[in-house]
Amino acid sequence: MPSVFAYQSSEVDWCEPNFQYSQLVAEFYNTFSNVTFFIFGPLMTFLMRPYIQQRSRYLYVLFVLFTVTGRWGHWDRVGGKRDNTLDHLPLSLPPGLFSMYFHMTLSFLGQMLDEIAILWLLASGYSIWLPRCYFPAFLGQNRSRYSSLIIIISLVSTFLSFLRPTINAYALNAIGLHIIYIVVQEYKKTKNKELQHLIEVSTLIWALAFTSWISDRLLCSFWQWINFSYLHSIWHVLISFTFPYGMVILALVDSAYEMPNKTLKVRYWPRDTWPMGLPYVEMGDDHKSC
Ligand SMILES: CCCCCCCC/C=C\CCCCCCCC(=O)N[C@@H](CO)[C@H](O)/C=C/CCCCCCCCCCCCC
Ligand SMILES: [Ca+2]
Ligand SMILES: [Zn+2]
Repeated sequence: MPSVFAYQSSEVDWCEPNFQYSQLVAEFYNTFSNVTFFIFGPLMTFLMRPYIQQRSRYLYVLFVLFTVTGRWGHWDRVGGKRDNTLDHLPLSLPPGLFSMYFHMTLSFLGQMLDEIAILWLLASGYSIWLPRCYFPAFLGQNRSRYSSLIIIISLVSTFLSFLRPTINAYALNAIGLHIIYIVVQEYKKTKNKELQHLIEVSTLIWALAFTSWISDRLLCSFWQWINFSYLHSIWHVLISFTFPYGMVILALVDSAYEMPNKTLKVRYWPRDTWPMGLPYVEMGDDHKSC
């Protein structure tokens, strides 16, 4: 049995031809198309810092899970000494970095690191942001009991992910589908036109991303026949855009339930006036209830 570190030890192999440009990088475009994760993660962490500090510092875990946390890991030697600047942060390296390692090596370890990081990214988002009205009835809308349940489910799922690795990504995409279901329910409830617009755009982006992902997995022979086997790289770029949109949408939905007397303003980086921009939220002035 090959080592879990060995190149191509994963049962999963994406459509892009292997080792086209280098003997060290199995899937060149699938590896380097993860770069957008390293842009959006730190940028969103910086832009949404005031909101994070008001809502919950645990959100840093979610942003860190999404973002690269250093040069190929913060344990790198920097200038000959250990770089421990990030040791105090609850770190598990993020999907973007692990996805790069996975596509570079197509190793079993790379696949499991990638998929487990995504699982805990989604779990942290669920535990912080899922509106209480969607909690299972037996929890009585108690968020700390719900978060404990999420942690238990995530620990069991982490163990189960080693049993049938080839279905992990399908299961994670099913969770993504549930997130879309939640935001569509909120779309129907809200009168906030800006929130509705954000949900329309992010749902379209997610649908295009998922279509790319599933096509790469199931229709590879067709794409290789027409010599276009880069749909998974397109998935990386599109799904990374759902992160800023998803954060803003969930922050707006959450604040309506959890911080009703606070106003969140949607801003667009780098300029509100630009036709295309990255959404983020700013804390508005508090509503003083008289
Ligand atoms: C109420 C719940 C709140 C949860 C909020 C979480 C929002 C997360 C947003 C984006 C997550 C991006 C994760 C990307 C993974 C990148 C690594 C990757 O591509 N891995 C592949 C192999 O390289 C692997 O095959 C992918 C597996 C499937 C990942 C499924 C991710 C689901 C993302 C759901 C996004 C919903 C966005 C909703 C917008 C309103
Ligand atoms: Ca391949
Ligand atoms: Zn990938």
